Amino acid sequence: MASLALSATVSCLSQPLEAVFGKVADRRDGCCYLGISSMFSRKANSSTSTTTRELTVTNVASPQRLSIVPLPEKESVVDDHNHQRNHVAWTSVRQERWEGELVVEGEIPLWLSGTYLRNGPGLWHIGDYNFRHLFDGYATLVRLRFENGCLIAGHRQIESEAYKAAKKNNKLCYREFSEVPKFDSFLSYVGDLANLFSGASLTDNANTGVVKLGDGRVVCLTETQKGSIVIDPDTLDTLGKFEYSDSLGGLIHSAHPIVTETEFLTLLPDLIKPGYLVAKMEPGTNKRKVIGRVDCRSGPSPGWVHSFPVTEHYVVVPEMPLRYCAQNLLKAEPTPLYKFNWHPGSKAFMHIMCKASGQIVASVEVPLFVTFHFINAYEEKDEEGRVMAIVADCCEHNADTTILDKLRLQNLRSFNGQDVLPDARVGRFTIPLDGSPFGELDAALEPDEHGRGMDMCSINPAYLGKKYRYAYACGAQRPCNFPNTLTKIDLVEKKAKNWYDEGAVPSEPFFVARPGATEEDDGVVISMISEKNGDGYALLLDGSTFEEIARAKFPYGLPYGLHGCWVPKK
Ligand SMILES: CC(=O)/C=C/C=C(C)/C=C/C1=C(C)CCCC1(C)C
Ligand SMILES: CC(/C=C/C=O)=C\C=C\C=O
Ligand SMILES: [Fe+2]
Repeated sequence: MASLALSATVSCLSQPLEAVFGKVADRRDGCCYLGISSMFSRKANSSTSTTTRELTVTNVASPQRLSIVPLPEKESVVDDHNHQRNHVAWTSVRQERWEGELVVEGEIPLWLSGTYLRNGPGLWHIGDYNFRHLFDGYATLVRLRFENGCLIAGHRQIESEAYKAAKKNNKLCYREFSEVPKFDSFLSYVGDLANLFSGASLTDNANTGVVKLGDGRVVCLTETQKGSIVIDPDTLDTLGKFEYSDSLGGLIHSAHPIVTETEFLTLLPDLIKPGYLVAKMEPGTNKRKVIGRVDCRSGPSPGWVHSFPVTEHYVVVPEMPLRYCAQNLLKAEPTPLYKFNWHPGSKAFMHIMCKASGQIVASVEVPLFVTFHFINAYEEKDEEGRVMAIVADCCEHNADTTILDKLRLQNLRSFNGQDVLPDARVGRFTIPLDGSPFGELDAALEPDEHGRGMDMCSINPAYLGKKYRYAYACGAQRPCNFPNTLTKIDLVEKKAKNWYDEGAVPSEPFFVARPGATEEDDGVVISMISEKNGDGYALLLDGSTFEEIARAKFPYGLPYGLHGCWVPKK
């Protein structure tokens, strides 16, 4: 395991103290006080050349331009049974927004200039009502702005209709991942079903990811199309809905489109005539155009497509036997697999569509699989440069759907030292393009290399769709109930380097390449850590050595978050 060596305490705080550290205190008068004096006590290491300024300010008043809005207090941060605090990763954020400069320990490379945004479900209750599932929480956007070796951080709740309505009415008003609003009467239930078909009752809680489009707009996303929300990456303001101006219809889409400077590709599952539309959208437009369609090979409905991979010339459309389930969509109470169902008899397939023509060039049966996240894919060529196969890698849960249940908040909050995280691996699909009917699925490396935990991945974006060597993800140091390491996977050497901080929950390691880099792993990896003592910090690892290069403590504990993006400084 990599060491946690700390080298320096660096602060670039400008005067006056416009950026303010907000310590959320246990006050019930609707205010939070700000106190920083005792929070950053580690001293600079004199062997480093960075400048250090101690913070001396206490009880700083909230600056005018920030309204710090406390969220409803929740007694349930204390566990009913053993009166221990829940891990901060699974505890609702305590205030609507915050912004301030963080003291940096170590050194942020000067080339790292821009904003890292991370989205995720950070508020899991409304009034006295606790949500069930990790994916139900209202979206909390966290921001790390890096400039000249300094770090300004902040977070803000996304002002979705679902979030605003819940706050106003003090109750759940839209259907979330597992939560359904309570109905006062049978009539209102029937009304809600009608709204389900029109999409009106579905959530727009954009809590899954955040992407920067080629035209610069920054959009937060979830699995419902209406949950595409444009935000300002500097202020974290919610600017409004991202309205798709086409007539493709449908209510849901893949939560992870493929987004580059020039490309936006998405998958729209068709629940009526089971299949998927593959669509693209040009930068500067809101109009998706269909590239092609894949009909499902089997099953009553399409498989869940949380994400999908692409190569340089092809879109890979996975058909997972964990399929959307119309009956479960209609139910008011959650089922074991929520809106999905496991259909092993329907088999699993991978389809390859040509980006340029929309033609399906391969459609093969593969071993059963369960994945949320594809890592990358590429074209395997022979000596003459002919594409022989498509290789597609994913975080694969050994064809076991129990991971969905393990992500229930009750399970996440009740860790008692037992090793309950189901095994996962880097699943590597090999999909032949020679007309063979079957593809292969194997572990790309021995899963013990990363503790048999595997999810929340990123790569160097310059290698998207290309042959690549390194993936960054969360693995496991067992016993655990959730992926608790950051791991760098070397797919050539079939080795992993792991970072671990006892009791901490790290979020997706996000790779940012050094401008001008020629090596694939020349860059930094950003993650945000929720600590077992209730604190939280931003962490920077060297992309190559995977050693810590800097960390910066937040003045409050961080709730877990899902996916991020990088917005370079203009
Ligand atoms: C946070 C995350 O990774 C996934 C969130 C998924 C959501 C919010 C799914 C919502 C859905 C509905 C509210 C009804 C229709 C089906 C489905 C897309 C699963
Ligand atoms: C956090 C997660 C899976 C962890 C499994 O080990 C999945 C998140 C999915 C949505 O983005
Ligand atoms: Fe995801």
